[in-house]
Parts: sequence; structure tokens; C-alpha cells
Amino acid sequence: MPVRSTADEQPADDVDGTALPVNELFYSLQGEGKLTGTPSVFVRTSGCNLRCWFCDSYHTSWEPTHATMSVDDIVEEVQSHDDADHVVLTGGEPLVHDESVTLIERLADLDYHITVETNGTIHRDAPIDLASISPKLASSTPTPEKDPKGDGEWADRHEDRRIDLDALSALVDDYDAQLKFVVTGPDDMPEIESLLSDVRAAASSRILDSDVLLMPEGTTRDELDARRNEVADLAMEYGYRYTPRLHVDLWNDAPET
Ligand SMILES: C[S@@+](CC[C@H](N)C(=O)[O-])C[C@H]1O[C@@H](n2cnc3c(N)ncnc32)[C@H](O)[C@@H]1O
Ligand SMILES: Nc1nc2[nH]cc(C(=O)O)c2c(=O)[nH]1
Ligand code: SF4
Ligand SMILES: [Mg+2]
Repeated sequence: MPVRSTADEQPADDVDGTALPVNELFYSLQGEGKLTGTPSVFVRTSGCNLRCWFCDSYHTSWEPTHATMSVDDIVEEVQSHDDADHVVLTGGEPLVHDESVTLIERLADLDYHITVETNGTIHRDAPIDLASISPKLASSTPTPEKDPKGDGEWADRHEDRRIDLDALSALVDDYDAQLKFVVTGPDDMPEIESLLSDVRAAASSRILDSDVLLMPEGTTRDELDARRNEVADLAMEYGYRYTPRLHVDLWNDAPET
């Protein structure tokens, strides 16, 4: 089982030095993307600039927790998982926080391989080993019918912010990158094709089809059971890579996995 440890509920003022809002910190297997199966320490920051209706980390976006941890304590806790040499910084949207850069620099100095899971709307300069970019499609927008909390109040802001071509192409150009799309069904494919052609035109570096991953939407085994074969077929039809959600297969929707 993954090893868990949740940040103390501590107001930011009580934390010495640079601090980050941390929702959870745990040791698990990377469940998504090219590094699937790799033992990794996950640092999940709280706070997001988007509101996907399906967000599987509700307490980092729709109702963010406010516990903070100092960067020193995060690094110490990461090091306590002494078999791991991979760290995944995720959220929420980790790149909304200036302090994420400090954390990434500290971890890079200690020779960790650092994956950043990002929605691709923000670019920052940092020693990132893998930018795991998950641009948000129209099917992620929290319309009144899909809104998990209100009546669609976030829909326009989400829609305005979800694609930033400059940030996306800068991430692709500056870092080893994968583009990981949450797929709800075949209707998502025209938007993926058109977005990819826009990013390929805007970026200087090549984006291989094998760097493009299709991931079934779903937060439980049952939801994935209903969707994974259709998404696998789409990957074969379009020549992109399929990625499972290994942690959901293994641990269903348990927290800190
Ligand atoms: C919670 S997000 C945090 C990082 C960043 N905000 C982002 O969206 O990429 C982590 C990953 O989970 C994916 N994700 C969130 N909810 C999902 C769902 N219901 N089904 C499949 N993937 C989901 C996101 O697309 C992203 O790749
Ligand atoms: N095991 C596991 N792998 C993951 N890969 C990306 C995740 C994320 O939430 O960003 C995630 C996660 O939440 N758990
Ligand atoms: S961008 Fe990521 S963290 Fe933010 S709401 Fe969407 S899935 Fe959740
Ligand atoms: Mg997750």
C-alpha cells in the first residue's frame, strides 16, 4: 500500500521560510503516462486556476485545503521515502505557486527526477525533468449540468483560461514533455487533433505521436471499466499512446494513492 502522510493544518504564518499549500504527500507508483509503474513520491499542492467538472482532486480545486508545509519539511518528508528517486509535483495546479520553483530546485540539487503534472496554462523556468502536460478540452468545462458544486459559475472563466498556446509551446520547447489528454469519448478527438496541430505550429521542438497520450476519464474502477476499451481503440485509430490509470486499477479511489 502507498505510504501516507498529510500536511498538518497549519496557517501559513506559522511556517518558517518558503512554504507551499500541500494537500497530501505520499509514496506510490506513478499511475499515468510514460513513467507508469515507477515508484515515486507525490507532492500534491492545493489551489488551481481551472475547475474541471471531473477533477479527481476536489480538495485542491473546488474546495481547496489550506494546510501549508515549509519547503524544508517537504524535502525532509520526500527524503524519508528512501527507496524513491522520482518525485511527482502535482496539484491542483502546482505552477500557480512561485514556491514550486524553489521546491523543484531543491529537489533537483538532491538529484531527484522531477515530473511536474500541469494543465499547461502556466510556464515557469525550473529544472523539470518531465513536463507532464494535460491540456483541458471543452469536455472538461463545468457547465451548469456538470458543475459538482454550483450552477456553472466557473464555466466562462474555465473556458477562457483552459488553453494558452504560448504557455503550452514554451513548456514543450523547454522540457522533455508528454501531452496527456483526458478522454471522455470519440467527440474529444477533433479538438485534440486541432490543438496538436496548433501546438506543433507554435513550438520549435518536435512533438512525436508517441509523446501524445490518451487517458480514459474516470475516478473509479467502474468508471474506467466502462471507458478504457473505447479510449484504447481511439489510441490505435489515431496512432497515439494509451495510458492506463494504474493507481485506480490497483487502489480504486482511495486517497493518497
Ligand atoms: C488533478 S490533476 C493535477 C495537475 C494539473 N492540474 C492537471 O490537470 O494536469 C492530475 C492529473 O489527473 C488528471 N485527471 C483529473 N481528473 C481526472 C479524471 N476524472 N479522469 C482522468 N484523469 C483525470 C488530470 O488531467 C491530470 O493529468
Ligand atoms: N499513483 C498516482 N499517479 C499519478 N500520476 C499523476 C497523478 C496526479 O494526480 O497528478 C497521480 C496520482 O494521483 N496517483
Ligand atoms: S486543472 Fe487539474 S487540478 Fe485543476 S481542476 Fe482540472 S484536473 Fe483538477
Ligand atoms: Mg491523481
